[in-house]
Amino acid sequence: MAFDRLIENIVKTQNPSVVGLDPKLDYVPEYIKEKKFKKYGKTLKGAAKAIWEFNKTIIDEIHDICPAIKPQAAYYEMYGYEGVKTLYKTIQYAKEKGMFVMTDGKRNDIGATMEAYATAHLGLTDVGGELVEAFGADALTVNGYLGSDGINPLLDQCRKYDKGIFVLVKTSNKSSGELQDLMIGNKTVYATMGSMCELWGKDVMGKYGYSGVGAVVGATYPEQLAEMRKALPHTFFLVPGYGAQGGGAEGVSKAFDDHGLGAIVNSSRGVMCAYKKEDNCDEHDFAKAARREVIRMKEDIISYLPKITLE
Ligand SMILES: O=c1ccn([C@@H]2O[C@H](COP(=O)(O)O)[C@@H](O)[C@H]2O)c(=O)[nH]1
Repeated sequence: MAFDRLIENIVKTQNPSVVGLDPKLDYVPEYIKEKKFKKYGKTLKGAAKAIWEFNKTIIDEIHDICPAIKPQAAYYEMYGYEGVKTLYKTIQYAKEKGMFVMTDGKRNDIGATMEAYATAHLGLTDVGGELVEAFGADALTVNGYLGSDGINPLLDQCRKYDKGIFVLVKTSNKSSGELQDLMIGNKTVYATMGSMCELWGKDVMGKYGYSGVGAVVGATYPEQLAEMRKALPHTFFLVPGYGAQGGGAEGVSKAFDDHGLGAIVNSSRGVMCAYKKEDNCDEHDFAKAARREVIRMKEDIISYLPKITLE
């Protein structure tokens, strides 16, 4: 199962964190933008080429110490088809480097359309009998609020191509409680969605006790992380909201099991923009600053965890 590979990457690097590649042009160093704009003009192509260099340089610098990346599709779609090409190249390059790739797309629709999304992001597209990889991520974030009709097509692709999904359960944003904390009988909406993840995952169990159906639970809600960890023993958590959104290492430690596994913590702006925060960091050293931030974040998180081990 896909999350077995993610877990093995985490154990190998002893790092339960993922770098979010959400590359707004503002985050890209000036020298890269100048170079690309000179060649391609201030065009979507120029922007997409700049972002590609930014991403590739970061991946080159962190792939040996970081198990995964999480590109957020919106930041690529913003630059049109050229941006989407950069998303594809980023996914493929990170995989070549041995990283696990989770595309943050938060996709959902009715069954037939969901089949198309599932094929695009996790499966192979049939082009006149030839099966072609459209994006090729290892996992996709999805919204489960259309129920099983929206999830079953994804599970088909997970089984067929060894992929995973992360379903939104308790999101990190401030207003997440407006709907997610409401009660359905004696259970919150988020806990109900969490239980559905356990159910959906039954058929796609991995060898380390976690299924291919994960849950997104925000770093900004440590109590809910603890509650969900206890209630969902087979559900692997993607935990966004560390750093820039105020989540901290002690809080996210609640997402983990007794082996220091069961969760991966995301930081996007914290890593991409590390060079802007460091004193006297030359922008040419942006990827080195990203590496330093990955190491700092890892040490911060594991200081609250037992040793990460498969036994
Ligand atoms: O509940 C959620 C679900 C997804 N996200 C995404 O994670 C990153 C967070 O970025 P930071 O810069 O580290 O804050 C971003 O891609 C969000 O779309 C989330 O934050 N919360």
